[in-house]
Amino acid sequence: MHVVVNAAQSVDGKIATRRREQLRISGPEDFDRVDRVRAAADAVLVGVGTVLADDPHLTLDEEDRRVQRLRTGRSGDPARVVVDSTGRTPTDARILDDAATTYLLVSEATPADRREELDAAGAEVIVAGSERVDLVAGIDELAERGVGRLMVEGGGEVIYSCFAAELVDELHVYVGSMVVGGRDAPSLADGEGFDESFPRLDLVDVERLDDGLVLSYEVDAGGS
Ligand SMILES: NC(=O)C1=CN([C@@H]2O[C@H](COP(=O)(O)OP(=O)(O)OC[C@H]3O[C@@H](n4cnc5c(N)ncnc54)[C@H](OP(=O)(O)O)[C@@H]3O)[C@@H](O)[C@H]2O)C=CC1
Ligand SMILES: Nc1nc(O)c(N)c(N[C@@H]2O[C@H](COP(=O)(O)O)[C@@H](O)[C@H]2O)n1
Repeated sequence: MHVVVNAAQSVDGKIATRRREQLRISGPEDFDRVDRVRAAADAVLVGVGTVLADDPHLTLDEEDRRVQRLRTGRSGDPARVVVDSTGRTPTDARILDDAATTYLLVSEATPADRREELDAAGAEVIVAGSERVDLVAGIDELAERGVGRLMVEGGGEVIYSCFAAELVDELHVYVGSMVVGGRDAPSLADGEGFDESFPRLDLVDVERLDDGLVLSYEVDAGGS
């Protein structure tokens, strides 16, 4: 599985406000780049924190890209994936509409009746992990369903867990020219934080878009 993480952050590393409200950090040029990255992916993954905060749709904006995917025998939109241990995704979330397949990675902590409700609401529910979603096991399940390239769009908890599990191959960060502040505002990588074996990155590209920069990295195996 090839895993590409993409996010937009302020210069002080925040991806949303201290109230965990969605923030427009990038602009139209970057949203077009994000649409291109989505179009190249088999699936786009977010955590349930992002679903609850943003109610994202995670489909393609550009019809041409959808047509191009269909021409090459793929689904029009990439599949959508939510990492959600206890099935907190609302049954009326936009991500559960019929615009694309949606996989819900849950753990055994999600009661059977809740799994049935989510299934009835349009999700394909996959159990991976006992208390919390086991990302490695979940990604193996996605691979079995034909996902070879996965885009991770956030938020900070899920991005951290992807790095901690050494799943990330590429990181693309849009750095918007703004300061958000707030010790509780989500950042690009939250979670517990690393004490050692910090993931090390190779900077492979820098691009100026809108009034910010896109930094593109490949992830070094090993860390230090
Ligand atoms: N600027 C940007 O590019 C983006 C910004 N955002 C912002 O990020 C914020 C949401 O981020 P955040 O609160 O960190 O939430 P996340 O979207 O990262 O979701 C985190 C939740 O996922 C569930 N989860 C299940 N298994 C795991 C696992 N193995 N590792 C990590 N999480 C797991 C947990 O809930 P449970 O225990 O219930 O399973 C956890 O609380 C919002 O404010 C949103 O606006 C989001 C995306 C992009
Ligand atoms: N790339 C980017 N730039 C920003 O400025 C952002 N606020 C975000 N946020 C994430 O994009 C997702 C929205 O998806 P839909 O448009 O609903 O498909 C959502 O997850 C935001 O958190 N990204």
